[in-house]
Amino acid sequence: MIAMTNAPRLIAWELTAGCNLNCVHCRGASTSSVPADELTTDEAKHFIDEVAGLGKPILILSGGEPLTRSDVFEIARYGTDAGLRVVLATNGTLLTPEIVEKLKKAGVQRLSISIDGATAETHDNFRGMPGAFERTLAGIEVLRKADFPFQINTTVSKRNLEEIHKTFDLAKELGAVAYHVFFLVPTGRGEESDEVSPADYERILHWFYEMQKKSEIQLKATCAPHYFRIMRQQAKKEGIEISVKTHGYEAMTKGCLGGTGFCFVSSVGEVYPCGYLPVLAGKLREQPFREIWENSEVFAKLRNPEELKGKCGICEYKKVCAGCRARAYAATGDYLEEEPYCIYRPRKNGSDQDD
Ligand code: HEM
Ligand SMILES: C[C@H]1O[C@@H](n2cnc3c(N)ncnc32)[C@H](O)[C@@H]1O
Ligand code: MET
Ligand code: SF4
Repeated sequence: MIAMTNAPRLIAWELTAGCNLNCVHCRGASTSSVPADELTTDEAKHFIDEVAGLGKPILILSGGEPLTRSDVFEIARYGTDAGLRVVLATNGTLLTPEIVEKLKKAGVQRLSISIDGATAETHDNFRGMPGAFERTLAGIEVLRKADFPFQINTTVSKRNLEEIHKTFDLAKELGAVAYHVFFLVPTGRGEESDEVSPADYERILHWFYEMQKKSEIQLKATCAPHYFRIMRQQAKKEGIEISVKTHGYEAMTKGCLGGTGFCFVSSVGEVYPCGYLPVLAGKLREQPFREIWENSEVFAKLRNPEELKGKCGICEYKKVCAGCRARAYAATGDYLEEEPYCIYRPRKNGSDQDD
């Protein structure tokens, strides 16, 4: 029998690798210089047609800084017309009333704004530009005036770990509809020495679990697949059964979606499992997207939990967690190796977790 492949639920697209900032942690090591061979507007539209032919995922227009690309509104409109839910990820420093109006007209449904600390000092150090914090807050003010929904994204690292509670408070004060934390992945300019320790991961994710229970805004931990283990461990202790009613969207999804529900497309049309794992699945200029999504070797391996090695391979949580494949790759050169930032010791028999 031929196995059916589900269509992607979420695609992050690096519309451009160029950026007006120079963040210390940037996965794309983005700078003001733009590669000469970025996908053209026509190629971008063709890609959207291919995606829409497969399903109707959320399309995240990302970068680099997507607002530095002049055809961003045209591309967003095309995605919207193709029936995709188009959202855009920005550092927020370039937002003006005119730009926000154009994003609205293009049907963009939500923006994510990166704030990496509760103070200007922390954020600006992270973002490599004095004044970035103030400019981002000014951008958010423009969004608020236009009544445009936005979420705050924070990348957690040693540089801002102790400010995370305050950054969450700031996101709520600013009127964000959601707060998504990303845990630093050591790729591009991201450095391993800035990653929080496995024990701190555990501490922050337990805090996150508690916050999620009472938060009025949506909370999501990205690139922290351990969260899905912690959620189950805690729920079990509390005698709660995980369901959509008790845990919302988190009950239906799993830790790492790279290659199963998610993929990343670079500014030159290279397809990867995520923006942090430099293992190429295929190139849009050489193959149809459908073929890459359905047949590439790396996606096939990521779709099979039996391929996981080390302690992830014998872990009873492997189907809901799967570890961060990009961290495993950064640490060992093998993306199927065990997640290096997880303190959990799997049960010896590796039987399925029973909650
Ligand atoms: C609605 C507005 C949203 C925005 C603007 C947004 C933004 C982002 C961005 C910028 C990334 C990183 C992509 C990259 O550069 O590699 C990302 C990753 C991700 N987001 Fe969101 N997101 C949004 C909503 C959601 C929702 C609703 C979900 C859940 C379905 C979601 C799930 C994810 C996942 C799974 C990743 C994968 C990270 C990875 O493996 O690389 N996002 N999101
Ligand atoms: C799209 C989101 O990804 C974040 N981001 C950029 N580089 C990295 C990295 N190396 N690790 C984790 N998150 C990162 C940005 O800060 C933005 O908030
Ligand atoms: N430049 C945007 C941000 O900082 C989106 C991509 S980050 C790799 O949020
Ligand atoms: S993280 Fe985003 S804002 Fe910062 S340099 Fe990279 S692309 Fe630019």
